[in-house]
Amino acid sequence: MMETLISIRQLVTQFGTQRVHDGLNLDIYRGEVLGIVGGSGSGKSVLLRTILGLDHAYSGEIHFSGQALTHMPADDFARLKRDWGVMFQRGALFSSLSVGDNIQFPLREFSALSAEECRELMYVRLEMVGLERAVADKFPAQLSGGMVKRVALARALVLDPIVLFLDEPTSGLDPVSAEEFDQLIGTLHRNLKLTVVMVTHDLDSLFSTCDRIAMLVDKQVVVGTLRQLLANPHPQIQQYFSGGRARVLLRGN
Ligand SMILES: Nc1ncnc2c1ncn2[C@@H]1O[C@H](COP(=O)(O)OP(=O)(O)OP(=O)(O)O)[C@@H](O)[C@H]1O
Repeated sequence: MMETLISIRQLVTQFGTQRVHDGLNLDIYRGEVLGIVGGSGSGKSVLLRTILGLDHAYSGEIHFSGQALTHMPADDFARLKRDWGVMFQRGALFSSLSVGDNIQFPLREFSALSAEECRELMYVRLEMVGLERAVADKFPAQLSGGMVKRVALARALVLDPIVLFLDEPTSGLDPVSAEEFDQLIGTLHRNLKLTVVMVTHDLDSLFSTCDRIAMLVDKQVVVGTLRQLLANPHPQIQQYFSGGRARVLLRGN
């Protein structure tokens, strides 16, 4: 029996008269890697932002580990969110801070660790994401795209989260770097027993890394394994995977 970590019930989000989600239900299980997919503008980012408490204008219920997030006092929510690691698409590293200071930033803000302990933890996280110690002294502008993603990931992991939210983690990477990044996510997921929720357009990621896929269709989600989604006759789902790439990937396995 899977344990539900995040439960979303009857979610409705709306901008003006435009409804983005309409009665959306989704359970995210502890320990799984869930991919969120869907066409452009289907509401993937808004869903992620709503779970993260960045978009407030919604109705419905969101629970995390059994606690209702809706109407949770801001202080309590802030404390709870320290168990969440977040990596947004536009890496969002501070350009004026070194890599080491970027990674230590959440520690300095939220932990009572000494400067020495923060630095040690930072080096541990650097190693975890496959970067050498010397990278700590570089600045974001001196890094490749793949390295920026790894640094952003190290920072997202620095407070030992139990769930990691990734928004298009492999976008902008060449196929080799993207595959390496997928492998890294898979390794971290296994080693740290992380729950991972990622918005992605990358079929290779979906196939290699995700246990289940939640696809936004008709302002709600259809959830299943890639195989189950491929077998779903809904025209929008069929169209999304119609490039044949998914079938090629499945056949090769
Ligand atoms: N702050 C906002 N104000 C008004 N409309 C918004 C806002 N944020 C998102 N929307 C609208 O909500 C819809 C869903 O947007 P969202 O960014 O979630 O799509 P998406 O599935 O992430 O798309 P993409 O794959 O292109 O990033 C879009 O029609 C978008 O224009």
